[in-house]
Amino acid sequence: MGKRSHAETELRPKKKSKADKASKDKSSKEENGTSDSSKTTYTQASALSDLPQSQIDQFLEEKVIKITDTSADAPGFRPLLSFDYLPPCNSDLYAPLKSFPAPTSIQAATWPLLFAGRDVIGIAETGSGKTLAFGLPCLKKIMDSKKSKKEYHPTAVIISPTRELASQIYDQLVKFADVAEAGVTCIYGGVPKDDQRKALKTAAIVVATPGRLKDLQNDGSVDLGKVKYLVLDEADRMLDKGFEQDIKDIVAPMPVSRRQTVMFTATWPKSVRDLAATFMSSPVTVTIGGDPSADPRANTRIKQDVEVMDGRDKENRLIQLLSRSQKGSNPEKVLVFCLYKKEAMRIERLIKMKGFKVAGIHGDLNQTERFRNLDAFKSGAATVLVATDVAARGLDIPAVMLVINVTFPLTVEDYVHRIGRTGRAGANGHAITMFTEQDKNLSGGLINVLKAAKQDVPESLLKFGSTVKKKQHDAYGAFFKDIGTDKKATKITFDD
Ligand SMILES: Nc1ncnc2c1ncn2[C@@H]1O[C@H](COP(=O)(O)OP(=O)(O)OP(=O)(O)O)[C@@H](O)[C@H]1O
Repeated sequence: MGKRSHAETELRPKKKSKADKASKDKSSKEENGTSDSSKTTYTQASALSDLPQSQIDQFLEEKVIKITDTSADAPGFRPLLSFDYLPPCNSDLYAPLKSFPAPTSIQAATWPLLFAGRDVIGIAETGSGKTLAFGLPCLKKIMDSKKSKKEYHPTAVIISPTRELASQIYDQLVKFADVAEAGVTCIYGGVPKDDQRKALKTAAIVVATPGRLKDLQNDGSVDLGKVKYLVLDEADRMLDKGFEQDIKDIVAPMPVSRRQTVMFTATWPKSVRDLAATFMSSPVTVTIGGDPSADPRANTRIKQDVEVMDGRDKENRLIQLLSRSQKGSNPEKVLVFCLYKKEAMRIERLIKMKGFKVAGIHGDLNQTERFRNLDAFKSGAATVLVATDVAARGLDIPAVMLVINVTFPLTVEDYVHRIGRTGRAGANGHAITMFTEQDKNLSGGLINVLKAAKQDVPESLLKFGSTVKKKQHDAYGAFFKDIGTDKKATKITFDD
């Protein structure tokens, strides 16, 4: 972990801050009927304003929350320490939150800013509740804008890199959407377009993968000109070379001045930050758990073991690990990552041959198979899932006890996301990574990730060297490799 000091909190919300004054001004305008109700307003709860500053400071320090606001008139909103401090809402929008004890750190720190209409970059560990961090303000914004006469479709667009993740975000939002009377739809490739076209006519919120959304935009099935809330989930992935142009095309009809732009991720490499700035207007950056300029940070509740080995020993070791975790009447859920589709298929066959209940997910399967196999793993019908990096980001699968990396990913950011499929929502997790000499150019980055999470660094890994190689924007995120195991071909395909 980075140094946990008070100094990390650059924006220290003050008691009775400018925020209180600003929100009071806004509320008096509303009372006078001069405010456009479709505009976002945020009034900090008076009970939150009344808390002693020491309690706020302690929260920010304990949770290692850093808020960097570069705008000249930065309002000092206090983090929402409890759901009780959420802004008032006419209906029961917040009811589904009852299953949670309190907002997570990223929710507590970003919600006031998002309710207030600010552009936000939110960086927090895997499994820390980022979906609702951007999702709840989105729903509230839609509800509030309903008070205005005109309703536009869509008003909010949430873009995600994979179909499964888009579908999962949709599932989370739908729980709130009835109350918000906000139609939500999910748009992704690999399935027919007609139903999607129909749904787009009434949906206020569109969750989408970029390729299909762009297709439907190009053929006139959707007009994004009235979008007021744009989210890039897994933002560093959305800004890498594979998606950059799609994103630029999608946002072209929604000027930055008329939309709120929100980016969330667990990893925020320097290579994407300048590009991110071009999509945003005076964004506030909220980081949980340490300096965003440092190496990517893994969730500290995940025990990370790295085993340096000869590539030829991988399969035996994998079967040994699975035999241990799959024995008995209650086998553990294990996610096995490979880098290449062909490799994933081979490993899946091997695991099946050994008699384990296994399913696979990778880009060569059709969408029905991908969803079916993921569901089998979620339900426990399969207790081992072999995946490529299509499953590395965002997927929230309950009770994954162990992640095994058979082949190291192309970047340490991908490593952090892969292992983040375990240890979610406050649980502990375990990751075992097979590392060979072929992966040595990533040893420095991996060593830093291990050290930052206070994990043991094996001597055998140290011997590959601890220098971190500079990342190229082009190389970052080349994650779906449509090639065999020889690591030579480089055809890259992304989800649409
Ligand atoms: N306030 C909360 N308290 C406890 N659990 C929560 C809270 N908010 C969300 N969760 C749960 O935490 C889990 C992880 O949330 P989510 O999938 O949003 O994580 P994430 O930060 O987006 O992870 P990733 O970086 O891997 O995409 C989900 O099962 C979600 O329901």
